[in-house]
Amino acid sequence: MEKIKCAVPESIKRMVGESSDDDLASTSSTLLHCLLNLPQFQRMIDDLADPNNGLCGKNKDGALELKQKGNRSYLTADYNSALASYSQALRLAPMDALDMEKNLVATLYLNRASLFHKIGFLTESVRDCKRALQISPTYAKAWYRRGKVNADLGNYKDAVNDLDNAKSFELSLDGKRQIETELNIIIDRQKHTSRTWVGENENCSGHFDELQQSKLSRVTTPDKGRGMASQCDIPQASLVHKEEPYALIILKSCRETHCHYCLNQLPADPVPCTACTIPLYCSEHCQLPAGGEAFSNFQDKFGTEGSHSRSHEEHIAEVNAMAIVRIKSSDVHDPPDQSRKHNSIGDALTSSVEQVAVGQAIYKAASLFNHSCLPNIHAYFLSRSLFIRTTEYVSTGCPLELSYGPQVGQLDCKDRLKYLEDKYSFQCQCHGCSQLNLSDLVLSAFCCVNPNCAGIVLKSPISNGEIHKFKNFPRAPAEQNLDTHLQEAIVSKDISGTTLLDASRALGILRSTLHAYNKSIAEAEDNLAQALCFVRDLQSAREHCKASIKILETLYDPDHIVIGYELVKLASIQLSLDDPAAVDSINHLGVIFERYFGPHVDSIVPYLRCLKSVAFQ
Ligand SMILES: C[S@@+](CC[C@H](N)C(=O)[O-])C[C@H]1O[C@@H](n2cnc3c(N)ncnc32)[C@H](O)[C@@H]1O
Repeated sequence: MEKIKCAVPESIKRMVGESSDDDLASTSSTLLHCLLNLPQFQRMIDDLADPNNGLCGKNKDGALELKQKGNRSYLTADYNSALASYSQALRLAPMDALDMEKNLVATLYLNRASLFHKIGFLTESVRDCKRALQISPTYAKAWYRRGKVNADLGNYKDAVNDLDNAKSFELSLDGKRQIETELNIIIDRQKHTSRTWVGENENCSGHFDELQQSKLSRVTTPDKGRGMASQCDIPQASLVHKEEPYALIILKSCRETHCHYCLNQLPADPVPCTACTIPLYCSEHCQLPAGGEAFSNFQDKFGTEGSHSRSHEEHIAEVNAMAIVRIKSSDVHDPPDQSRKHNSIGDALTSSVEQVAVGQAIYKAASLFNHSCLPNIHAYFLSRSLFIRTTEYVSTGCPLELSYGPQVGQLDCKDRLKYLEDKYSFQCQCHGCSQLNLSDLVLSAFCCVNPNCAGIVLKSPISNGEIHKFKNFPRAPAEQNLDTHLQEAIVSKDISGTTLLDASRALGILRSTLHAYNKSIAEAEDNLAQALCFVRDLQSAREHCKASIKILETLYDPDHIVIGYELVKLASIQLSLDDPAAVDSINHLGVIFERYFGPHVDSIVPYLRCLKSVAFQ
């Protein structure tokens, strides 16, 4: 790499270094053009892509070893380990490697398909057979396996077709006879049923509802520069923008668990990149647009294709990266378990939802939306697509602004300003920061020394006196530690009676010194609720959860998404207690989630459907 850098003329390096927003695209193109003409650069690309010199991570011996390991595990019925070995072998196997005169990758897909068939993952099994057949179209065993699985799926027409193919490609007479027998059985089964095959359910499809993009216009304001505004009145929960990323990168922590193209969680039968061992995809639907080769034409092209260079016409000087997040639900007691999650939420389980980042992406048009600490639009992601929806009624001409992070209710004004200044280098000019609001007043306020006064003590000479008093409170240092202790105990899932007692005492101290709507009280209530769930004191947990929600409803708007997340927790506790109030909580959180996600709510928060099915059964 250093040698390549040295080979780039100083004039080009200087030109790129001194580029302005306006000429970055053309200077980058000049650099790329120069690199493509360097033999050292071409050699490096060839080396990286050459399966034989190992730079791409492909390793035939390693793949064969893993295949044997998978076969042994299969024979001893250790199916999890067999699945892991076959999947790992698929990552290592070079596309053109042979194993006993058969393509190794095709054989591995077939082995994994047989395993999926055995454990009842029929759709995955069909998909792996299909992958094997794309590589080796005359692979009799793959046709045979797919025929058998299709028959088990009730897809008899395709099953018969598959077995016919298997028979014609099978070389041995015994084999042909066995397939014939199987065919007759399936034809017989077909006569007794009328079920039809409904097709594969690929992981990455999304449905789009009505888009109101035409209702937006670009405006410029002296405070915030360019931004987006509504051209007409737009109802709450309307989709106003949707966009595919210009560029996207998966987070390191998600590389083994999420698809490198759509960023959805990987299915049981991921496909690896055909050229190297790093990316994993849900299916060919993601692998191909990510720049992968189709199996069917891979061998023709292998080694002969140069590097693909994308058009650098469009420049990205105006864009900012956005974190792509997913909503994840987690059971309080154990790691999430599919069957439990869907069947027995009410069975003394408590659950919460959290947002986890899975990638970073650049959306060119969306980068024109400005920030507000009181946003009126909400951005979310389905696969890699960005969606923006109004969270309230927006009248004509009103700016459409989302939150870049901090919001009213979450941090007070000074902390929001600091956050935006530190992270994005601008002084926020939104109306949440320029107009007085109750939340900013009470969020970190103290209570009055007079127990009958509900007033707010602010940072003034009086409040300074209170702060001083608070700092010198006999229990104050211990109380702060207690909250940390409780959080540590929750993380380690080791909650003793003493920890709980200490936490209750700390909450009492907070309640007697802080303003009733101070955010710290809501956090302490929420932590205590979570800890009490662990020790199965669900009645007390429910009360603390409600107390936390009451404060948050004042700090935010009662239909804010933050309340929705808290209501998931409350509803699952109420369901566990057979509390009929669960229905109201679920109805309320349904309203909130629809406000933020519209008809996509079920795809984004599948957990809501589970809660509803338990509550309304
Ligand atoms: C993603 S861009 C938004 C589009 C930008 N206004 C433009 O003209 O290209 C983010 C930048 O817009 C400006 N901006 C966005 N929201 C703002 C706000 N609430 N107050 C002040 N400036 C803001 C800041 O300069 C910020 O760095």
